[in-house]
Amino acid sequence: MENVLTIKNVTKAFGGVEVVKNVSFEVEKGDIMGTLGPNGAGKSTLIRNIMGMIYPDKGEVSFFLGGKKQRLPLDKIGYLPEERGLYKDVTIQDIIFYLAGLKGYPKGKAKDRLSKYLEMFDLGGMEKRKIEELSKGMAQKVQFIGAIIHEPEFLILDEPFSGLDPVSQDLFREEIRSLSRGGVSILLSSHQMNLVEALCNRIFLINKGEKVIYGTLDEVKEQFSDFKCTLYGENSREIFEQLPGVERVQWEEGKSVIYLMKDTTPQKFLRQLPQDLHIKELHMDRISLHDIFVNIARGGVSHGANL
Ligand SMILES: Nc1ncnc2c1ncn2[C@@H]1O[C@H](COP(=O)(O)OP(=O)(O)OP(=O)(O)O)[C@@H](O)[C@H]1O
Repeated sequence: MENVLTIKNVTKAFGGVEVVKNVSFEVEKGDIMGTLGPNGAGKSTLIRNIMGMIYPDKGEVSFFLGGKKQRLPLDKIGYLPEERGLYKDVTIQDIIFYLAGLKGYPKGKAKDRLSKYLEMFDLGGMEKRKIEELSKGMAQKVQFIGAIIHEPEFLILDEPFSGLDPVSQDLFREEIRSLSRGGVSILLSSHQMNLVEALCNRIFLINKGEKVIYGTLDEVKEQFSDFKCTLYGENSREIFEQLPGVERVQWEEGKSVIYLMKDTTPQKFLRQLPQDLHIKELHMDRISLHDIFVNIARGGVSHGANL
């Protein structure tokens, strides 16, 4: 596969504190790479380094676009920042033409693409509406259009789904998939694990500035998705905590979620349940990306797992 972005041993410190530590990863053509991590993990700092808004203290960020290594080909990159920063007193088309112009993209083509995207995002015919008249979700759609209007080859989306209702989230998801099928490489940072799980083919998980997991979603799930048993019934937390092969128990009145250790199969766990257990309902599932994330944020996975 063709590499589009290489992050090599990037370290960044603020006031002597390293908030990104020796991070390396690659994004390939057409990848949808999910960048995950708890609050303050270093995701935005990493993105700012990639975007050339700040520079790494050590290491290198290189793009390979149009067949050659480049530092930062701004005209080929689209960026949807986490902060929503559109001017208020201008029309949708003025802001989109302005953004297209910054990238050297022809106005005629931008006009056609704008009406296509407004139509797609249920904003058909709103070219002359002012930004200040838009709802949060509508403004988010316009900002997304601004990030892709110039047909970028590389797209950075920081929390793209914030403020969107489920229908609009689906529209965005479909468009992100379609851009990726068309060869656009996408770096997507989001706290919405279900959306990351549904969209990304690879993930990069950072915690306290360090790479924790990096690999394809399938590899990550295979490696980290142990089983969990959700049991509804009036049982004490201790019953489960003392069973062999149990990593941790999440307990509330009437419901226990029992996380199994890696080498504990569902059969082994179920065989050892006490006969007098109160069971109203029982599910055995693979843990989700959300659970993997929580495990890691709690320090359950060693640093630097490369899959
Ligand atoms: N300009 C700055 N000066 C000093 N410290 C900073 C600066 N920018 C970020 N930091 C610190 O770097 C660390 C990582 O912050 P960053 O914004 O990259 O995290 P994040 O993973 O994007 O978090 P969130 O999910 O909350 O947006 C934090 O401890 C933050 O306080």
